[in-house]
Amino acid sequence: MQSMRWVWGYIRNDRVKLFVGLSLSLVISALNMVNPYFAGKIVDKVIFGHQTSLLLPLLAIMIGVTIVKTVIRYNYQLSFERISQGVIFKLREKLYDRLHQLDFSFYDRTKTGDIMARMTGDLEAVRHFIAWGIYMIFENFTILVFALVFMFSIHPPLAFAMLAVTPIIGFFAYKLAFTVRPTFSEVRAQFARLNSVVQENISGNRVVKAFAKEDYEIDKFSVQNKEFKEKNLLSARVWEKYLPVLDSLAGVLSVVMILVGGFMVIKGSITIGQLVTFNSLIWALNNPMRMAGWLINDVQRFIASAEKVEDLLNVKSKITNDAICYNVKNFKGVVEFDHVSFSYGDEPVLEDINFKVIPGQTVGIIGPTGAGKSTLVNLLSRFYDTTSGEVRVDGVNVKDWDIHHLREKIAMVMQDIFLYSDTIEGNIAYGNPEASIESVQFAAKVAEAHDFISELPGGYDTIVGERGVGLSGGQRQRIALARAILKDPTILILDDTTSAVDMETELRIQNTLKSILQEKTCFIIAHRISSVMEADLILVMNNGRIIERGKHQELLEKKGYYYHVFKNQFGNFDDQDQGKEVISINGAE
Ligand SMILES: Nc1ncnc2c1ncn2[C@@H]1O[C@H](COP(=O)(O)OP(=O)(O)OP(=O)(O)O)[C@@H](O)[C@H]1O
Repeated sequence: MQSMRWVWGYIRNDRVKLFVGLSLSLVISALNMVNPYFAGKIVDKVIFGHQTSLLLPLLAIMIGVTIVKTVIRYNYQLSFERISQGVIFKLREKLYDRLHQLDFSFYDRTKTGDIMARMTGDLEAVRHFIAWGIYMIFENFTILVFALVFMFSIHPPLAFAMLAVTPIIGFFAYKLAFTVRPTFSEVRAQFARLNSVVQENISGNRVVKAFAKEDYEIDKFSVQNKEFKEKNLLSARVWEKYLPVLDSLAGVLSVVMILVGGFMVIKGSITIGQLVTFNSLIWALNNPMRMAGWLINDVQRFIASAEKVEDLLNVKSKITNDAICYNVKNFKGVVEFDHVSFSYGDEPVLEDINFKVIPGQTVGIIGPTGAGKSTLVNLLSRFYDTTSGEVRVDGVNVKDWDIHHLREKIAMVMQDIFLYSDTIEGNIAYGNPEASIESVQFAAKVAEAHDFISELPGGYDTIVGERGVGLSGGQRQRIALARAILKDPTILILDDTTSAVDMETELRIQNTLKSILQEKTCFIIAHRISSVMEADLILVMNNGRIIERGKHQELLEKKGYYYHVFKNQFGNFDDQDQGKEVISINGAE
């Protein structure tokens, strides 16, 4: 019932169309009684009454009714199809909108395959119910009612005899509905799992090939595919257990009609024509009963799918936009972490992080893998909220900033570079679609991407494959960097952005970046000392804590973690100037 109420919320605007559609369906149900009536009349009046002149007019009426029925049916089917397409259009848009509002933690715990199953299979089940289920239920019900009323008006005892069988059919249809419903949910859940395997395999096909794991993946898919088949068969078995019973009971109607009706004709209480009318109306009792099973099937499928779609629409983002601060005009980019701690669920990842950085300064963050570097900058863009403490931008807690305004002012080049299957120009201009080609090229030049882009056969119009296929890792990183630069952010975050770029190019990028970073706040996360050594503040992180902080020289003097990393990367130099020399030599070579 809840699903019906929910879907009604979407159909409500089309209630006039729905009303017209159902009215036309009612007309069809009524017209379905006309031909059996005239068939009876032909038997009584034309065949037995010898009024042959009536034959042609009666046949003409019957043909006319059939044509009118076809035209009406075409129109209301189209009307329901239109309503369903309108509803699905709205639902698809809402779902897509919702998917964009949901935060990182939702995507952390939800499989893409499951989302895709809701966006495709589940929406289709809802559409099918609106386009077909609603009017079929209504039509079958009204045909049944009309037929019973008609039968009772002709001969109540015979009608009553036939009606006696229908509650038994109703009982089995009801049993079927409740037994089959859980199996539909299982089929649906398995479909989502199958989708996930396919989606992961397509996205990760290069890894599969690199590890020659095709057979393993095929086997993995087969397991899920087999499970899907089993779940469908289980559902079908439930179905097949009840369907013959429903069919047989429907067949009993004919037997009752022949037995009781024949007896009454012999007794003379009804005419053969009336028996023919009854016989022609058997389908009107039979059909709704037989259809009941299919319709229950569809309703169950609809309920299972509607619940899934509704659940997705109702998922609440943990990151809510309770903005009290919209003033982005004077957004300066002062960033402050004040006793910040953070956990992913129960897993503490950051503990008591404190630092402050002002515009024009660059913060370098270095530390072993898993230290919490990316997590730290994720809190700045409010991809996650702190567990305790405050992240402030321009003195305002990020939770009080309007998320969109805040993120508009921040550009982040993430570790996992994502490029769209679009032109290189389109990818660079993603955050600033109005940008001129000159600005795009300027950003590409700063990111040291212009030269290789110009050498591509299509230049800036070259279409890159999905996720940037066709480009090297370093090329992808530089396009992503250009995309961030073109956004002209107040805060620029580079998360391992030049890890795949050679040191010579990295040095050139750093030098050019300096000129555009003068008024900006910049975060550079890196594993290479060369990427962060020029920073105004270097944070060394380990196990979610800042274990060392300071400038390059200060950190070397501490002879702690940073010093050891430096020694490992540049040799056994105690003099940091020698270290710089090595970098510039590497850079110049
Ligand atoms: N979405 C997530 N859900 C749960 N745990 C996570 C998530 N992202 C990261 N972690 C965990 O948080 C810790 C810190 O991860 P983070 O990505 O911040 O480290 P990092 O220092 O950036 O590492 P790297 O240098 O490898 O990029 C790790 O233990 C990681 O497993």
